[in-house]
Amino acid sequence: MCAAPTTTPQATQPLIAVRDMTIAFGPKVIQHNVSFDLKRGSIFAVMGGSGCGKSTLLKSMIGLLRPTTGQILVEGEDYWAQDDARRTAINHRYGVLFQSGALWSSMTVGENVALPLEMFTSLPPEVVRRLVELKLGLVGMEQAIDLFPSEISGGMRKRAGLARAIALDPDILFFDEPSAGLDPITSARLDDLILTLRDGLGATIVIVSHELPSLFAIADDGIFLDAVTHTPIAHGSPTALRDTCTIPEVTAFMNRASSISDTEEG
Ligand SMILES: Nc1ncnc2c1ncn2[C@@H]1O[C@H](COP(=O)(O)OP(=O)(O)OP(=O)(O)O)[C@@H](O)[C@H]1O
Repeated sequence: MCAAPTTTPQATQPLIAVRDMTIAFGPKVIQHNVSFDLKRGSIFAVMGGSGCGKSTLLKSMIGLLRPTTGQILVEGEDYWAQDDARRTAINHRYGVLFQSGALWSSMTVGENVALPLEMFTSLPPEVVRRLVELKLGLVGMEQAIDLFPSEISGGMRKRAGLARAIALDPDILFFDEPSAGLDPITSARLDDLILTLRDGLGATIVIVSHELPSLFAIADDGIFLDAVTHTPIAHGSPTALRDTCTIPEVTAFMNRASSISDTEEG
């Protein structure tokens, strides 16, 4: 539905509840009145035009940027009210895939995927190696284990980044523009992989993306951030926002109209 996010109590607790959040840099307010629920098992799209604050919202959710006001409740626990140690523990539930894949260029694909396992567990090297093979197998990259990032394609780097993001078996995955720079076929394969992670591993996924075909294909919930009013103006799955929302800014964006009047005339 195309409606303001609800903050009424629910029968089942959301995995993450964002409540009345404002994110500002000094006097510059990026978004305010941000409230939404991330339901367990959903693929949640953060939508909106360039500069509306999608990546900034993601950064607040993964612990890189403290919101100015408001709360992010992770299973009811106020994330930003916790000390560093507790926030780090919560972060272990998160897997993050940045736009570039963000692999270390001096390490092989396998070493990149092993890094979180070596940093945050005391597993013996042979177990780490086996887990790395497993994670790379899940994303169809086992053959690239000894290659360096410079030796593989952009799509393969994304998949390797994904393998690293799932190294510690996170139950919440955050993707910032996962399809950026990929051709449509590689992008569709990545969509399938994201669905597999949700369905096979039971992960909950938050995805920031401009790739509308991808969002229509995989996301079942979401929020639309408005760059003009600096607040969310619609809430619902990308297809619902495309097909039933009557807010002109949302309709124009979801139908790729070059201006709001295009949709009003068309
Ligand atoms: N550290 C910062 N200091 C000041 N302003 C910032 C900072 N980081 C981001 N911004 C501003 O916040 C706004 C939102 O940026 P953000 O990258 O979150 O938007 P976005 O919706 O992800 O954009 P795009 O779709 O183009 O990637 C922009 O105006 C940006 O200039």
